[in-house]
Amino acid sequence: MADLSQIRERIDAVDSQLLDLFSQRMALTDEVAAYKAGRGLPVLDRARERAKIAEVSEAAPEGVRDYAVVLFNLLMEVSRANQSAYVSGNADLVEAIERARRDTPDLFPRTAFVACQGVEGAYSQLAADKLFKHADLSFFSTFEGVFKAVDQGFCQYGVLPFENSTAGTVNQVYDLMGAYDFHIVRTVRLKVDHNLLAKPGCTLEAVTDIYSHQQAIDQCADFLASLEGVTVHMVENTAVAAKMVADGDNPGAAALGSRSAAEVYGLETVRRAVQDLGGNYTRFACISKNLEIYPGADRTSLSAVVANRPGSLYKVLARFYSLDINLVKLESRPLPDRDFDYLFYFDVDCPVAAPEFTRLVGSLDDVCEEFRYLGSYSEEV
Ligand SMILES: O=C(O)C(=O)C[C@]1(C(=O)O)C=C[C@@H](O)C=C1
Repeated sequence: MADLSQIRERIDAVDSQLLDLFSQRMALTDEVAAYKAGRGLPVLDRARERAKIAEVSEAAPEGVRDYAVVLFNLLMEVSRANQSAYVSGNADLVEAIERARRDTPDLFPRTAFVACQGVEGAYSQLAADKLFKHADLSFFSTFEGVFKAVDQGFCQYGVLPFENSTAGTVNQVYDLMGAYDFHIVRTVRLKVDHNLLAKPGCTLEAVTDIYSHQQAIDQCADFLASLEGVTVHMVENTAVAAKMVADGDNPGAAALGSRSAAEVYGLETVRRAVQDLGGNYTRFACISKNLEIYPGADRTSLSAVVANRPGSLYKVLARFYSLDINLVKLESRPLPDRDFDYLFYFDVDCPVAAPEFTRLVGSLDDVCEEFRYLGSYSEEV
């Protein structure tokens, strides 16, 4: 039997032929691209791809049939990525993005009408204060209220939490993203300390009821489990919880919330930073109805529905890979009224000025059933 180095030499010889053939194939796809660009034809030709895969599947020896199909799908994938440099699809979107880059001012607004969920003292308010120097805030009791306020032009911007480093994704916000038209114009990361807040004079031992938002309750699970004889109540927002404690007449009531909520509602901090993990961060998105792309935007959010069959999500991921674009977040939410079809959310790292960005947005239609561009932005940390 040949030893490993001899087998590898033969593999190297085959690889060198493969590389040569691959380069020839890619050069031919350049010719196809020039042909298509001249005639306004799309890069993707599903019928040709289907026929090619059927032919490969027929011709391949049985032992490598499935692998050959994967390989030829990948070859056509990189061929399409290559062609997208010459033939940009989705011209309207590419143009809208270029227009937004031209028309958006250099500086993020210092002041604006901003919608937040909750009441004064909510973490969304702290996020808005970090984003804008002087935000003119309107509070809405639900996340949907924030989306509506932006959609109907009542507020220019809305600030919404979408991810926490301990409790994970805010599903409610992601589900509303699928239902409203909006753009993400910036994100902000906020260190969140949950404090146990109660009326002046109340001690930890005297606490009987704790109110807070589900996410804060999740993030303080260990602390809450360590307390005996305390009932935990879920309310729509941490600041709402603080207000309830302040306005109510239960001397054993306490809230998990921010120090600014304590200040706003005249409460005292019974225990500081009671979240399970010291480094607890929440990310907030600043949304607007108009597409605004500020200088320095290096992250993009997209959503897509892909076919419910093998390989369809892989094809989207392969598109990122073939353009050397890093995927930083992937989220999936079931689509309402569909039998477990999913809406996928992708956040990718890619400066909006990079040529591969235009190639990406110009070519994603090929690999998705539906695709939405949610915006390009930078994150304030
Ligand atoms: O034949 C074409 O039209 C091509 O663009 C080439 C090619 C391929 O790589 O084989 C790539 C993309 C099309 O979807 C179909 C086939």
